[in-house]
Amino acid sequence: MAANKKFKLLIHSARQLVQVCSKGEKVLRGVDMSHVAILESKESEGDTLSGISVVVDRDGKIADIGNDEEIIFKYKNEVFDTQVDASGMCILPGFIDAHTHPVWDGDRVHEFAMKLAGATYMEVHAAGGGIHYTVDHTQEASEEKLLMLFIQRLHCMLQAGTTLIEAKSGYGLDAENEIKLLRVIERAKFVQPIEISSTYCGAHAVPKGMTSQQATDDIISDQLPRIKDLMNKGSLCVDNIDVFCEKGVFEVEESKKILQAGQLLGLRVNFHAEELHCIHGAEMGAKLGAEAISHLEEICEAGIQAMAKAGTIAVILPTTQYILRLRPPPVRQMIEAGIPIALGTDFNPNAYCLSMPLTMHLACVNFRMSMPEALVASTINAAAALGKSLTHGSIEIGKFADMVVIEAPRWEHIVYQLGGHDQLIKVVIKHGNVVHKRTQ
Ligand SMILES: N=CN[C@@H](CCC(=O)O)C(=O)O
Ligand SMILES: [Zn+2]
Repeated sequence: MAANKKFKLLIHSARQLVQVCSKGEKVLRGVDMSHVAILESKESEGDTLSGISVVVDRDGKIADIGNDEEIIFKYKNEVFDTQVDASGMCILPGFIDAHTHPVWDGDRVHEFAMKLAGATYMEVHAAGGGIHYTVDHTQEASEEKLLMLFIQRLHCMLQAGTTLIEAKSGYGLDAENEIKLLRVIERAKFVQPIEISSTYCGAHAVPKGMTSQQATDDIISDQLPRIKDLMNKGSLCVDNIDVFCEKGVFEVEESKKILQAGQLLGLRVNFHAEELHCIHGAEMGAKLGAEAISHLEEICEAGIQAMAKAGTIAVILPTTQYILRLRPPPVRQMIEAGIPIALGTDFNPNAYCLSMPLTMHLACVNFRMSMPEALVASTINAAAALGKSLTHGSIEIGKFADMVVIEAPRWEHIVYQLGGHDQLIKVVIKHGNVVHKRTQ
């Protein structure tokens, strides 16, 4: 009875359904980060387990959640396009990667060796390597090549359970090349399933031959107006503005000017600060009403208090701290102060990691986050960092059906099994469509 098909998907028989939150919470802070809402299967008659079911409507939204018997009874006359048998498995929200630099050519495997031998990030950068090396190769690369590379990376992210990312430009550094990268992000939205929140990061490094003041002027008077023009014409949709606010890159006053210019164009403020030095970018961001600030390894107490008061989300990047052997960001103090924590892979040529399960693992071991805190930071709080927690980041009726089904008896295996997500993730669902299925 095809005409009767009101529903896209039924997943049934799950052992655990990890909703993360269940009361429409938009963000979780403090102790609320340490509990995730879970529906567990129950023993029914005899030895059989009554699992958990999720029903997805034609718009790709969650229509219903309940135990199998309840759902079978309520929907006995309905037909579903697809059914997924999740017997013995756990369902989690799709992971949200709140910070990535995914559009570039020119990897830096040679610099990894230099860093292992003792060179610091800023030494490599000041010698013309680092971001500059990738900028040279990215400027040379065609839009088609960059799109192809980006799609391959998105495919790997999807297999690791990611269904929504923040994606930055930032390896173009002039108007033409930054727009090329933003166009690549725009085109990728339509040819693969991962949703993308697009970030203009023209202030990622000071271009060779320019001062930071000249680069700031170029961004404000040339790059941003051209981007706005393309947004007005409908050919680009950019959501956020970012700056690498760091000693020797863009100082606090320059960063502030750029971020304010972006705010005037309606962009959300979401930027890098206090990674290598405490220059009080966090306080500046809090004053601007930044939605999110990333890194924060060197944040001071005043910065923590300012972010907590402003409600700014801290986007923590465990891979970068690990690779560069930086001081761990004070995540426990931030949680205690009431700052909502989100996590991101920070995928870039310095930190080549596309996996949120690995990111969660590092956050737990190195920053002393609990597994529920890491999951909250990779789902509802990451959605909040992108302004999307009304529709994403938890498994609740009315939200988009973005889900990961893992072949394990408890959800914590996705964090515990270091690097094992390929074997664990059975199915990835985006807007109710099965977009990845492990075949063996
Ligand atoms: N710190 C600035 N930006 C990136 C690194 C970019 C690169 O090294 O290519 C980050 O967030 O880690
Ligand atoms: Zn970054």
